[in-house]
Amino acid sequence: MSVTVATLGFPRIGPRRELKTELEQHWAGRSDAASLLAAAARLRAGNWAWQRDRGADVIPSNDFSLYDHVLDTSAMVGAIPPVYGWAGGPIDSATYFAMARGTQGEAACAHGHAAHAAGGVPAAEMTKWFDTNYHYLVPEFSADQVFRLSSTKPVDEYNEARAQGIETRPVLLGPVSYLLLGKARGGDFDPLTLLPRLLPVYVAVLRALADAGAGWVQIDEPCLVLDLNDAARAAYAQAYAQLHAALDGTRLMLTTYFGDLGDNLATALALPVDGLHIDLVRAPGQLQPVLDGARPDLVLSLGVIDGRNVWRADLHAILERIAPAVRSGRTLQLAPSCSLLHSPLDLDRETALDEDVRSWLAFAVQKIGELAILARALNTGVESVRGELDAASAAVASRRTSPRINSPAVQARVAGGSGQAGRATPFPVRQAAQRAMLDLPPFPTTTIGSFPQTPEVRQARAAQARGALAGDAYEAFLKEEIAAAVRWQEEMGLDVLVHGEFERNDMVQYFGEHLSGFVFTRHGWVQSYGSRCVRPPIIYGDVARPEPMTVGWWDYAQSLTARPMKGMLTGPVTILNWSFVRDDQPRETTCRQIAYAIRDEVVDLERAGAAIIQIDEAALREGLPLRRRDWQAYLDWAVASFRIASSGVADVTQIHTHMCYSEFNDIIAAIAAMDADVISIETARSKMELLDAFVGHRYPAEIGPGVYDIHSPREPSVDEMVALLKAAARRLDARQIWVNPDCGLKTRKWPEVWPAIASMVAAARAMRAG
Ligand SMILES: Nc1nc2c(c(=O)[nH]1)N[C@@H](CNc1ccc(C(=O)N[C@@H](CCC(=O)N[C@@H](CCC(=O)N[C@@H](CCC(=O)O)C(=O)O)C(=O)O)C(=O)O)cc1)CN2
Ligand code: MET
Ligand SMILES: [Zn+2]
Repeated sequence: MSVTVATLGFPRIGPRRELKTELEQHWAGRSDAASLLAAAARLRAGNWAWQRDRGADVIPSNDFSLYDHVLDTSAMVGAIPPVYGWAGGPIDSATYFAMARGTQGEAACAHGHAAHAAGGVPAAEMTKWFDTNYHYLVPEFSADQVFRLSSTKPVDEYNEARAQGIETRPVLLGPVSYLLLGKARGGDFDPLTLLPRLLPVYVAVLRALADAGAGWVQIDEPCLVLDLNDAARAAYAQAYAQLHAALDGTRLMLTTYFGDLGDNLATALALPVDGLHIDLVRAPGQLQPVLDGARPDLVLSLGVIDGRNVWRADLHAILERIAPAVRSGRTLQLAPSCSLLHSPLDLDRETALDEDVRSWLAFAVQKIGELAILARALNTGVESVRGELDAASAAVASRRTSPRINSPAVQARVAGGSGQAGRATPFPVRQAAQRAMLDLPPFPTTTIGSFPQTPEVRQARAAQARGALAGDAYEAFLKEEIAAAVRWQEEMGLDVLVHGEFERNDMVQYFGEHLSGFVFTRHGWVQSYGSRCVRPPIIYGDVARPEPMTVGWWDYAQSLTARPMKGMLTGPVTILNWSFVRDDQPRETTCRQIAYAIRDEVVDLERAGAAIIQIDEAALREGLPLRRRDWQAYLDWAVASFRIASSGVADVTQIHTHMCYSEFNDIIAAIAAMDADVISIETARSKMELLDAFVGHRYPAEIGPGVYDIHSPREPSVDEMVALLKAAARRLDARQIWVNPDCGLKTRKWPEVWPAIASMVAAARAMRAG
């Protein structure tokens, strides 16, 4: 039996972010649903052809999505919350996008409730997909939830590929993971109790796929790599027994990824499925236990090529590692560790990349090529691909030994470990010094950093990048933007100002572009949510900061005002978690290197006169390992890195940090250990409930609980914000409280920002007046 190559999923956005363009055209009312769907079909056709041509034997369908595959699953099973007014029948694109993005409605109701606006509905909640920077729309269930088959998408896309001459293996998000990723409206029941009602819909979909001719279906159950309780394990057994009983002929490839099956291994191996995919990049150690425990006829899909990173693989080493599986005589597939959704698309387009670095990389289409070489080695002998295998190993060796990745000075500094002990004095001492120095009113007002990234700002940057706008003209343009932003902040009466981050394409990419040890792609976009993408920097070598990155912009902004201008930096943990990271040393070491680079910038900002410096750690929580037993080790080095970055300054210099999308209860001790003087957090939507963690822990420092939900275009009223501040003041000492939005304002428009900030300042003044 020959070894085959499978892909579990492919990037959706297209080589030129066509999906982004088409979606945004459609949302702006400049194209109709039919032309959007036609463009999506062209992208799918291209993706299938690409995978076939690079050597994939088992090609997925239904991995494409117009917005998100979890939302697609909700549409498939008809889990549409009543607020969207869905009347049954196939789900139309207006309902689908209303769930994805909310709708504006014609006018807000008298009370300002978004949901009451005529026709306006809020978007479904969005959250992180496991430990990636991809976000999914959280399914929301009612206790009397009814599920019914409401979409033919899986079958349609299977048929579409077939019409193109490509036989595919349709992908579904499995029923147990789907329920586990969702939440109960009102929070008063366990979504898993809905499983018996959900399964008939899955049976119907699987039957429809079988009728269409699909021999195999890929069913994703990534929750099998999480800490599960007995009820969840029982749900797996129940779900797959029932699907198995109902199926006749269709075979299931159960896919797990992002980690080790660990204590769920026995559960997974007992399921009556025909194949099992395991992640051997994150968890190489699980190969042997799986070989030992799996039924002899279970097809094994070995996730040997890293779907979460960009490095070319050492193919000889992989062949050695999977030799026991080959010797076992089982039917094998070779696959990426997870869907290629999280990988940039095509390295061939990166013609401007440094040649050395380029030879070390593989993006989605190159990864399929790597799998094809491995399969040939197994099917026709190592000699038949000797040249390719040797070249791969040589590329890996060249990266490991390149003088370009090594900086003895940086390594020595990290080994020295200075700075992790943190600030010289405890918080109360610093607080007194800072209060005397800054002389701020109670309930001081500020913003999180970025102001709207208008089309003009983006176009100026793009023009500068392609040489159509001279460097000094670009700088002059940015200074104009900063000056205007400083003027209106003063007019609004904000107490602590920001320069607006107009010079930054992205809060991580910008810093990577100024640090050594990083490289950048031109086209290496990865979907973050919907039409929003990021180009994660690639960290290939030791990290250092050759020269100041932000001091010039800060200095200019401060020169325009007598009020304190915040220095604005991204923290080491966030830079790490939103980059592709070298895999030849522990992430912890790379993080500490970044921490020293940021420390240098912090010290330079202080020297230039900054009294307040904000170090954002937006991604600290998402880097949390998927298994609880691994949390503490991560938090220890993450906190140590923040302390290194932030502790090079005097007592009077006030260090702020910012975190968004965070659930703080379970990591509050680590947040306290970061020892920032002020933390701003997202709380507007949760009505200050998030603050309870800080209260319970007697968090000593100052807190800016966000009072303005910047993810919504709706303008908050003064009363609403006063009510939120009063809720905060019931929980905290009034002198602990700062007044700010939930997050940066880069995705908002100026006409939304002006009135919202004016109201926010008015709310702070009302609080001061008592
Ligand atoms: N890295 C990262 N991860 C994050 C966040 C974040 O801010 N950064 N925030 C959270 C939510 N995620 C988000 C992710 C992306 C965007 C976002 O707005 N992305 C932009 C791209 C940002 C960017 O890099 N912009 C560049 C490039 C812009 C661009 O598309 N330029 C055009 C031409 C410019 C034009 O004519 O408009 C081109 O190069 O072709 C710039 O501003 O310079 C987008 O998809 O549109 C927002 C939130 C969580 N994860
Ligand atoms: C995603 S956190 C964003 C923090 C950054 N300073 C900003 O305002 O955009
Ligand atoms: Zn934020």
